[in-house]
Amino acid sequence: MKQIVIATKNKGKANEFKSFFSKENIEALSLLDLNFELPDVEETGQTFEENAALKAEEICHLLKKPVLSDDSGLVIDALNGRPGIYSARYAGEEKDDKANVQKVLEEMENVPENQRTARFVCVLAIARPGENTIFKKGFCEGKIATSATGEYGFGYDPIFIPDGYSRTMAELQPDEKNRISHRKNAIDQLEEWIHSM
Ligand SMILES: O=c1nc[nH]c2c1ncn2[C@H]1C[C@H](O)[C@@H](COP(=O)(O)OP(=O)(O)OP(=O)(O)O)O1
Ligand SMILES: [Mg+2]
Repeated sequence: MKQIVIATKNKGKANEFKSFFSKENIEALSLLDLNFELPDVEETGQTFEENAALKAEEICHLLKKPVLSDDSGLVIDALNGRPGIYSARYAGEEKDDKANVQKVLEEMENVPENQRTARFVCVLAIARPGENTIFKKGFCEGKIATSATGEYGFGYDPIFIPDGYSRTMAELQPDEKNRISHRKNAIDQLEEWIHSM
């Protein structure tokens, strides 16, 4: 079976990539699956694209083969786009999903229903030895709930209600999330590259 390395240490993301790529008969291996001591890539960029490139290019350089990365986050209009590229470390360096969700709920406490609009953003980067990095970007529009509900998914899923739904992303079955998510929308744009693998 063909394989692709995903430069992520996020188990939630890794599982979604495994599901997407298995439909193409490709095995997605995350950094959690590889028996190398790979470094934590510092996300020092100012955009999703810069951070995605940093992750894919550093791991590609070490492994000398094509590497896909995902830099993603939640962009909330009432918070001027925060947490944005800082989504993973919004409540501190420990990357605590529950603390991040709590911080957003508190900041959104007095924001009325019609001003709770937000979107998930996903930028995928594919780095290949000796070639230019490819980027694809996907979005999922929705609004921020007033409390956290649901057990599926990861990250901010318990407080994100996708447009057209009355439940949070964490209340949707994984297959349903994977039909409508920002990550799915970005992956769909990779079709041509996937078929050229
Ligand atoms: O589908 C999603 N559902 C809920 N939350 C999500 C989603 N997609 C991204 N997010 C949140 C999680 C994290 O707070 C941040 C990503 O940060 P980001 O740096 O891209 O990922 P990460 O540090 O967890 O793993 P890694 O860099 O190893 O891929 O946005
Ligand atoms: Mg990260």
